[in-house]
Amino acid sequence: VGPDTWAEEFPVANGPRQSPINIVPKEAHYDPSLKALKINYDPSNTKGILNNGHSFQVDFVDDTDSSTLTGGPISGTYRLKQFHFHWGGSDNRGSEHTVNGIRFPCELHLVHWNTKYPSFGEAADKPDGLAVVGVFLKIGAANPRLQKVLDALEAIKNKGKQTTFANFDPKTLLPGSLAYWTYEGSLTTPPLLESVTWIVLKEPISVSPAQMAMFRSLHFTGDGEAPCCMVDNYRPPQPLKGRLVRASFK
Ligand SMILES: CCc1c(F)c(F)c(S(N)(=O)=O)c(F)c1F
Ligand SMILES: [Zn+2]
Repeated sequence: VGPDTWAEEFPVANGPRQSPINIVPKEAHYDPSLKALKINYDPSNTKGILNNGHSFQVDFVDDTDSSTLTGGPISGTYRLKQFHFHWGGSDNRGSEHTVNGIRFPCELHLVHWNTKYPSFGEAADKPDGLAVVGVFLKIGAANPRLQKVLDALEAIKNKGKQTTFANFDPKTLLPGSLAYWTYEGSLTTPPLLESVTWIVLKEPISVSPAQMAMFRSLHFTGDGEAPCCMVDNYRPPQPLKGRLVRASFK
C-alpha cells in the first residue's frame, strides 16, 4: 500500500534510476554547457482540477505546443500535461527530494512530455519521455499565487472529485531564480517508470502554515468512505546508484 510494498508489484522500484533522491549540493557538478530553462505556459490551456486519490492535479490541454518547456538539460520540446504536489502531515516532512537531508513541507511537480512521441502515454515509458520541474515550498509568508489553487480544494475534497479550474498560469508558482539541479530519474509513484529528466529548482517558494492546513484538508478516500486526510503522499529518497547530479549554477 505504501512505498515499501511497491517493489512487489513494480520491480522497477529497485531499479538504477529511481526518484526522488537526496541532493547534496557540494557533490553536484556545475555544468557550464547546461542551458537556461525556457518555460512558456498559456493559461487558457488550463483544463481542470482533480483529486486523484493520491494527490490533486491541475490538468492542461496538451494538443498543441502552447505550454512548453525547452532548453535546460533537455533537447527538443516538452509539453505541460499537469502539475501536482506532495506534502506531509506536519511541516517537518512532505517533499520528495531533499537537500543535504533537509525535507521541505511540500514539493510542486510540473509534468511535461517529449513531443518526439505522439502522446503523454507513449512518452511515459521512454528514457527521454518526461521532464518534471520540481519546486520546493518553504514555510513563510502566505503565497497569494498558490492561494488561487488552494481555494479550489473545497470542491474536490474526496477521491475522484474534479471541478472546473481555468486561466491559471503555473509560471506564477515559480521562484525568481530558475537555477536548478538535474539528474535522470523516474516517476515517484507507481508505475515508477524510469522516464523522467528531473529539473529541481534551487530556490523555494513560500507557503504559510494556514495554507499547508488546506493541503491537509483533502481526503485520500472517496465519498461515503470513512474520511482519511490526504497527508504524507511522498516517496522517500532512493539510492543514487552512481548517478551524476548536475547544477546549472556555481
Ligand atoms: C503518471 C502520472 C504521474 C504521476 F502520478 C506522478 F506522481 C509523477 S511525479 N511525482 O514523478 O512527478 C509524474 F511525473 C506523473 F507523470
Ligand atoms: Zn510528483
